[in-house]
Amino acid sequence: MGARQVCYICRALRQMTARYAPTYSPRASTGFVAVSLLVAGILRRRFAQPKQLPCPPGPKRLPLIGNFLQLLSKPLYKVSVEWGKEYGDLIYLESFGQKILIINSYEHARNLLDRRSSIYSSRPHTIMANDAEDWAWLTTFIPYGDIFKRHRSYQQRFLGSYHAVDYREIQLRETLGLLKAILRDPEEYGTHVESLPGSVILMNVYGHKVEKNDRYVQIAKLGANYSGDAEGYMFLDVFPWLQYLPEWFPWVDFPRVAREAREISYAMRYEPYRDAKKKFERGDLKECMTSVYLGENTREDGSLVDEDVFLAAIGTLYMGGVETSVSGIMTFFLQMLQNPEVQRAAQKEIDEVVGTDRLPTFDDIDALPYVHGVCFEVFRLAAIIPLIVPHYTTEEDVYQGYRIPAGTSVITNAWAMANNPDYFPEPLKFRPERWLPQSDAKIVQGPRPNDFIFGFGRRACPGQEWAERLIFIVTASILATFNIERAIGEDGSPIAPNEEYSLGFIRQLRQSKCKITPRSPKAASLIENSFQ
Ligand code: HEM
Repeated sequence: MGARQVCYICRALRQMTARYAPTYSPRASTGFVAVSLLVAGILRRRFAQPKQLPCPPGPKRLPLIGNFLQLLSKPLYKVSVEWGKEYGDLIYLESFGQKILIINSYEHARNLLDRRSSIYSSRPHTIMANDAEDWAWLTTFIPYGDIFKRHRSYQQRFLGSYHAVDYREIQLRETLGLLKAILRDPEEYGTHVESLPGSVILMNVYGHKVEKNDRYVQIAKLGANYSGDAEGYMFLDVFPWLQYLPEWFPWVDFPRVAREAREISYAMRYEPYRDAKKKFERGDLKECMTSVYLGENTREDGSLVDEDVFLAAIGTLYMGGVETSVSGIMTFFLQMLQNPEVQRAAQKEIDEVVGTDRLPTFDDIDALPYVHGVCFEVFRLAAIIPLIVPHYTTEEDVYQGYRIPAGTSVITNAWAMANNPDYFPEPLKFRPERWLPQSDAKIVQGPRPNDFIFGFGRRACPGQEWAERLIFIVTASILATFNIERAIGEDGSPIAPNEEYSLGFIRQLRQSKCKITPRSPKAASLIENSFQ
């Protein structure tokens, strides 16, 4: 029944009302009119609109705030798995009218974010992150479009191949620096690990040599925390005028948080770049992304082409590179403490393939499948960014009988995928043999962790290969040279390692109290005598 038919029914009801009203009492006629209008209203509502498909199911919403309070549940990635048991792998929520879709399964994520990437590749604009904290310059926050594509092409040039600047060389050199630092001061292994990815990326991007307590490493860590936590202030998107509240206003913290974040954002965007530019002008900048783009983009009159875009594109790499891989390497240490038999098996493979006269290199990757399996399991159990940065739909979509409205923030739950027992039987177990080519196919029925922890579609992480290589070389080099064991407490029993990940945007893990010793005097001298 269409809209025209409904109008016809209404008209008929009106005519009936008009015809019979004079013969009835005023009270009866009022009642009749009311009933008629009610019936007409119901019919209109039922048939006048073209029938809309439902959005996917999700937890019950409260008036106005919707699921706001449920979205504050910590950790949301675990709560979403519980919701998934009731509603399925697509969970639809609303917070103050904002539409949110959480995807728990790899298949749905591939179908939507990869295969329909033309409408799932933008990013939501949020008042706290984009405006109040001023992160809009980062690639991660830029909506799909021309500027975004230019960012990605500036980044791809360096991350997609080694020809522009060979980052593998820098990764090898800094990994050796890490081995030396651990040999010297094993108890502080966490501090050494924390500065490693920053050392590589800052050298790649700005030709900057990281020092102890390096300012640029510190500000990138702060930046990752502020920008990651900004989504907790979603209510500002509904009441945008609140962003102008002064800092002295009681009961609210966001004006102060926003100011601190703005200062960090400005420092990250300009400080390392301007220092590198000064060095370039003096002629003493090492070869790096900045030196290449400054060289290529300078006009004859000294002005620069596209400076704002390339400095922001490479600045995002600096931020993306500092914090994320740390969590992976710390997970490796934890897993070695918990799985001594895995450590021994990986060391055996290295001894057979690499020997004990040299350190592993990138050329060994294919010959070390078990170590490769260790890296896969590290990525899987670390689930470094458990809830992947939201994608944003630019058009309405229909999928498996559900309507996904335009303007929906789509969040994939990498943690749910990593811990799905249908993909990975006994998912909490660290089992590198899942990934051995000749292993029983039943052990793994799902995707490789590297296919989902780095995101999806046109927004997938451009630093994936960079990070995979870094984790491989660090893992293989440490296994080749050190034994990682539980420390013994004063009561004579082994000390349990720290397994508590932080609850922020990036799952961070602090170091455990443990014993790290060179595997042999030869391993120690290999480290000491290798040229960094
Ligand atoms: C283990 C380490 C890393 C993990 C787990 C990781 C994960 C991610 C994820 C999940 C996203 C969002 C993808 C999406 O929206 O679908 C992302 C975006 C991004 N990552 Fe990474 N990343 C890592 C390392 C790096 C490194 C080393 C760099 C730089 C060299 C980097 C640069 C970026 C950039 C620039 C984006 C924004 C992409 C965009 O919005 O289009 N990441 N990363």
